[in-house]
Amino acid sequence: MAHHAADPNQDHDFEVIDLSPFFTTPGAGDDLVVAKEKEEAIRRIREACSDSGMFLIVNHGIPAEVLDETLAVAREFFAGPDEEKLKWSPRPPEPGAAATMPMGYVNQAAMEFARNNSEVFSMGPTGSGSAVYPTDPTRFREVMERTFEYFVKTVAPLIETLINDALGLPPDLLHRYNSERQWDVMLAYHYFKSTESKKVGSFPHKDPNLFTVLLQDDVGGLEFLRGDGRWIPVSPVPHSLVVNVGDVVQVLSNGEFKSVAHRVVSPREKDRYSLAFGYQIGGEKWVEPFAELTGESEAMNRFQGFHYHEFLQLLGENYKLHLDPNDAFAIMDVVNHYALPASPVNLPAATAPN
Ligand SMILES: O=C(O)CCC(=O)C(=O)O
Ligand SMILES: [Fe+2]
Repeated sequence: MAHHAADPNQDHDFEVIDLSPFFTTPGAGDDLVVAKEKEEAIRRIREACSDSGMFLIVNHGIPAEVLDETLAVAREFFAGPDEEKLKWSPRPPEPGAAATMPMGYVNQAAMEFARNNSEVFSMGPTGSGSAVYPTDPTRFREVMERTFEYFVKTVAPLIETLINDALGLPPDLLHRYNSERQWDVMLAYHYFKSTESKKVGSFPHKDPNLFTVLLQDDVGGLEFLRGDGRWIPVSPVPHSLVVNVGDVVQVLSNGEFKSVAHRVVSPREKDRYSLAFGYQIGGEKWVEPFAELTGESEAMNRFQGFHYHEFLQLLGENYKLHLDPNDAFAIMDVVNHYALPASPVNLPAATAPN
């Protein structure tokens, strides 16, 4: 299915989009060629998002050394003794801080919800200053904050623009919609290797946010549900990032773009390390299909509107109801709670940007 992989000799079952045209200075080369390349990249992103909600990006603006060092530092931290790691367990938020995800180290084995299969260090919110980071390795904080900044300032705004344009929305609409964003989150994961008797990983889920950007190491194990209903392994592409479209984009796009179901099935040979950057929206934000895509016709809406925090609460309650990981499919489509019976036949197709 994929055509123009970063490595032309290798074919993938997913799109690998080269973002270098978006970093080209106007006038530095053939602007017409660059414009064509951009258009083609956006067309392929639209295809991937309409089918599964997942695509890979290369030449995305984060230097390869930065990515390598980030995973190396995470690996070093997770290699430490549990007593040391537990010192960095989540702390209650500081008074006055915006409600966010708990920061710090969580050994999933210790959680009620656990499958005893991974540990995670969670970072965010953006610019809160209340973060407590491990001191061993000493460069942990510096390296993680630098990567976080790349995600916040370079990668995520570009993806936001590309999704906007792939939907054929007026320029910057998604960016303006999301201008009150208060925080993002970054998670460093360590998945233990699977054994003969026990599969390790994460159960299938969709991300609730706008989108998630993943950095995975060369071990593999990530899988996504393609439009044809098959689980497709995301074989590692060096220095690429994986983009997972989330529930909010699915609703804003009136179902035009999919929130991608994905899971991790850790291989048996090796532990797996990954990093997830979640691009959020404000909790108070009202989420409903963009009128630009429904022609302001109520009848065209596939989703009724909701406040983002209500949806998160519903999601949380649903997780508690379905503690058995085999129930994953029951918790995956919580957004369908807001689905309306609009006829897809009447939906205007997302148009290509000129
Ligand atoms: O570790 C991964 O590759 C996936 C992580 C993930 O799905 C998430 O953080 O939502
Ligand atoms: Fe996820």
